[in-house]
Amino acid sequence: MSAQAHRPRRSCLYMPGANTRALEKAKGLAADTLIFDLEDAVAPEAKAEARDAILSAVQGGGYGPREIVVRINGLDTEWGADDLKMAAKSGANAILAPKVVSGADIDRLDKALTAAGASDDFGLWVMIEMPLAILNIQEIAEAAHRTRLTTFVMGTNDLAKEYRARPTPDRLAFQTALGLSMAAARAYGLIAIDGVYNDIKNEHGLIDECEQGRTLGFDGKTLIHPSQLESTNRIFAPSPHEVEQAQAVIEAFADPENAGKGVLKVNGKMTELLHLDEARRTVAMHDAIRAFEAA
Ligand SMILES: CC(C)(COP(=O)(O)OP(=O)(O)OC[C@H]1O[C@@H](n2cnc3c(N)ncnc32)[C@H](O)[C@@H]1OP(=O)(O)O)[C@@H](O)C(=O)NCCC(=O)NCCSC(=O)C[C@H](O)C(=O)O
Ligand SMILES: [Mg+2]
Repeated sequence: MSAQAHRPRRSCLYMPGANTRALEKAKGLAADTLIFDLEDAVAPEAKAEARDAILSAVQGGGYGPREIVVRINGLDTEWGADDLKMAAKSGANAILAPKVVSGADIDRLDKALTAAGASDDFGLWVMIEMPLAILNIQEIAEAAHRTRLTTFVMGTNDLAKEYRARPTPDRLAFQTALGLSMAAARAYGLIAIDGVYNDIKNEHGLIDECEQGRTLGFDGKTLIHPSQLESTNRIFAPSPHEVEQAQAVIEAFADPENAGKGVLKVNGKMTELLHLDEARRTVAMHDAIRAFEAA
């Protein structure tokens, strides 16, 4: 598995591109990924100014090891093409494209990035937030095999609007969308990031939603406020108990006494070679987080 696959993306913090104070503040925030937004958090009359502010912030640097992603406006809007061209050459790591609904959308974005001179390792992240995207989720994910697509980001606010759903703490309305998106992401080797939690002051609600996202398999969560970073980073990292258990599994399979065995008992639990793969992934992510935090 590549180093990119083990890069932590526990916390992906959005900020409006028009908010230069937030862009500056982000240099000291404990976010794994920063998403500089040009779409919904920026008013139409501020789009051009926000695009310039993002370019200047990214080129100015100072964000350390944090991954930088620019959320562009859709290519069907008057701003999308200019956003994409700016981001492709800005020094950011990826764009995040909103409201995709088909594999053809992914091909179009990929082609536009290549035409704009994006480097080979420049990534394409997409928002899964339209009902049609849920119905077409396999063909969207499959496009990863021929394009730069690396990451799904759930857009639960847009999904709620499109479904006319009622947001509830258990996110009942989104279970199908979350589950299908996760299956498609994993089937095609994609990273999957959960949607935002809007109630900034409700820490318990955030914690419950992070736990739910982690249980479903998400690699991390998108956030809207710095106060959401600490809980999210903790919940999406392997816990000390998980790391200890993973190390015990790795040691057990490395023990010469167990050579050639496909199944063992470790700390009272039936443990197979598939658990060894999982244990290695847990330890690799733990190490990657430590390295990221030390950088
Ligand atoms: C929601 C906010 C507008 C609240 O802002 P504010 O009232 O300024 O909050 P605070 O006074 O509590 O802020 C305290 C300090 O923290 C800084 N701050 C706040 N938010 C951020 C942030 N996101 N990134 C960086 N820094 C931030 C403030 O500047 C204060 O700093 P200081 O003055 O030095 O003390 C605001 O939080 C906000 O704009 N959040 C992000 C909104 C956003 O980007 N929305 C778009 C993405 S969500 C989405 O679109 C979902 C998806 O598409 C879907 O469909 O689901
Ligand atoms: Mg949205």
